[in-house]
Amino acid sequence: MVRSAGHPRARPRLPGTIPPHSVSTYPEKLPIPPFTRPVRGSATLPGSKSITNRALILAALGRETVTLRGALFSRDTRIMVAALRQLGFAVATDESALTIRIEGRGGEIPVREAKIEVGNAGTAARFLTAFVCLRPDGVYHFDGDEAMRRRPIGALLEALEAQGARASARSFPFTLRTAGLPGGTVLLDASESSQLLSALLMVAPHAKSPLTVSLKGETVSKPFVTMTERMVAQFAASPADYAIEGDATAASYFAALAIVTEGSVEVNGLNPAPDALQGDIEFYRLLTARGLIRCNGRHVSHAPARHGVIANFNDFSDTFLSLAAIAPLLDGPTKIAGIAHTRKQETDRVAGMARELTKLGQHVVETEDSLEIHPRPLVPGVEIETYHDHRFAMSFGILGCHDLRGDGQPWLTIKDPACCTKTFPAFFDLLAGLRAGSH
Ligand SMILES: O=C(O)C1=C[C@@H](OP(=O)(O)O)[C@@H](O)[C@H](O)C1
Ligand SMILES: C=C(OP(=O)(O)O)C(=O)O
Repeated sequence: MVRSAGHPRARPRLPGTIPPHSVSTYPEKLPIPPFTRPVRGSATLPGSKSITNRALILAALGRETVTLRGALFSRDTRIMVAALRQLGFAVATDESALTIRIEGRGGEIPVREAKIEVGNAGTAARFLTAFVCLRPDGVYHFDGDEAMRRRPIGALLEALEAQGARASARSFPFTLRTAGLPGGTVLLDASESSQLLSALLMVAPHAKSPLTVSLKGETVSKPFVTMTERMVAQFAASPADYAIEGDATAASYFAALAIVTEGSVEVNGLNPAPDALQGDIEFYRLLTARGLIRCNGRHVSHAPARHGVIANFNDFSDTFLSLAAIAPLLDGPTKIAGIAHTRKQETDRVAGMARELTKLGQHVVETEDSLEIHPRPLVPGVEIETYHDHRFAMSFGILGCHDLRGDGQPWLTIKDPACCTKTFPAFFDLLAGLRAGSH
């Protein structure tokens, strides 16, 4: 992994603790030095957050010991590992080898009463809430970050209560008294987050009789549900080893970087195959179809088209920020629809994006479900607010790589860049390495 140029290491991390986003190796504010040459080089993706946290749950539910390879080590996966240990699972991590070994207990939750801290990890929050309900007599105290206290969990708790559990509240923090899962049909509304449905689908095979989920409302982020179904089937075959794909959402930043600097990047760990588990690879397909990038296996390069993109991002909404942040550099408006549910993620992403782009001088039209960005001359000297949201830090970090004034000097500053540790701790180090290697 490429070490940092330009931001000193701060406080060392205590072994075994889960750092909040603000304790990290990054400074409070990070001015982004632009690329003065087209990017060239390679970047290695971290493991997928969605696959790592599903694999941890599914391995814990299995009967054998599973070794996860190419796992993500970030705040969200440390939260999941810590919670599983609290619940009595043996989990051995080797960060230098990127492996996690976990002993499955065949659907048993060993510890009866525990405090579970989910931070702002949506996957951990939703998946663990359903997971602990397999215990017939458990008492679990859940809490999360300030932002998590506003994120949707109520519909999942209602479904679990229909199975006999009792929750003390409909949002974090809550205490959950569990009663096992008898099975039958439960109603679920997954129109605010698909993770509520994924959480149920992973525990359903361990219910006492078949558990069927009947959906009300339109489920969002559907490819993540398909990922869950496919991984449940993969783990049913009791693998001893399980390889985790590189994070396709993280890959979106390198496609955006190729566009911004008119260069090319070898994205190691990307699975461009049609049977890839992560629906976020759609970002590459969309930009390729619109002529903004070219892909050859893992190699992504800019292509001649520079026009704005009009698309519905409901199926791959984590990547909408990667496009929105560079929309000021495209010709003509970019229109992004299908993103109402992202108002209830790490922050209100639609409103936050509109606010930061407006500060940068752009004309932005915001509706409940969409954003239209009409490019205007970029305003230098802006400090980007990141709202504890890793995707604001990373997507605007890429915009900052554009050499706005043609002098190689920073013109955009990212506040709290450390929030990238939620899913991609090495992001700004990797960017600095690519910059150094391209000049
Ligand atoms: O299941 C998953 O791993 C995820 C589902 C999506 O969430 P929503 O379903 O809440 O949109 C996505 O935004 C998130 O980053 C990861
Ligand atoms: C929405 C996201 O995360 P979470 O898993 O916390 O929902 C994200 O990573 O963009």
